[in-house]
Amino acid sequence: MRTRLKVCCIVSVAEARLAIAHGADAVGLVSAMPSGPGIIPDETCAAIARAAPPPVASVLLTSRTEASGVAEQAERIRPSAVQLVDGAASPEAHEALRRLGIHAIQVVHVEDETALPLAQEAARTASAVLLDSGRPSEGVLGGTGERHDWNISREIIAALEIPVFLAGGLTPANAPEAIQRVRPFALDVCSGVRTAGALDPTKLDAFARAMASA
Ligand SMILES: O=C(O)c1ccccc1N[C@@H]1O[C@H](COP(=O)(O)O)[C@@H](O)[C@H]1O
Repeated sequence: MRTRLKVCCIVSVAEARLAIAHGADAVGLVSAMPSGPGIIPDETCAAIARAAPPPVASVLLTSRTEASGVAEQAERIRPSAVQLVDGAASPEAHEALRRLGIHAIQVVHVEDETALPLAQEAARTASAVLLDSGRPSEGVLGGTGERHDWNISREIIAALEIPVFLAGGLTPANAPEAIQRVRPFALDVCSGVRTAGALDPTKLDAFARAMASA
C-alpha cells in the first residue's frame, strides 16, 4: 500500500497548492499552541481549509482538549480532520468531532514505552493516531524537528488496527528508512521540507522522491 504524505505547518493557500502539486494527500494547519514554529491565525486556517480540493484533506492542529472547545473551533474552521496535539484530549472530544463529520487524529508523543498503552487507548475512539516527538511535560506539543525511538513506533503500528501517522524530524534523507522500518499509514513532515521557515519546492520534491524510492 502506498504511504500517504501529510505536509504540515502550511501558512497560506499558495503553500497548500505547492504541497499538493508535490503529491501531498493532506495539509496541516497549526492553530494556537503553547510553542512552535508553524502557528497561524484561525481565519487563515479556515481560508486554507476552504481552498483544499477533494480528495486532499485539511487537518487542523489544535491544543484544545475540552470537547466543547474542540468542537467550537472545528465548526468555525471546517477542516476534514482535527489533529489533537495534547494527549489530554478526551474520548468526548473525539466523539464531538465525529458528530460534526470531522475525523479525530489523536497525537501520542513517543517519549518511552508508555506510548503503547496511550496509543491503544486513543485508538478506541479516534479515527487515526499520530506519533510525534513532543515533550508534553515541558509544554512542547510537536514541531520539534526531532526523531523519537522508531522501534517503539513500529511496535505501536503493529498493535493498532487504525491508520497511524509518523511525525517528528522526518527529512528526505530518512523518509525511506521511516517507511521500511516503521510501516506507517502516512508520513507527516514540517521542518524537513522548509528552508528559513518557507516551504521549499526542492526539499518537497526530494521528500516525494525519497518516499517513492522506499
Ligand atoms: O509546528 C508547530 O508549530 C507545532 C506546534 C505544536 C504542535 C505541533 C506542531 N507541528 C507539528 O509537529 C509535527 C512534526 O514536525 P517536524 O517535522 O518535526 O518539524 C508535525 O505534525 C507538525 O505539523
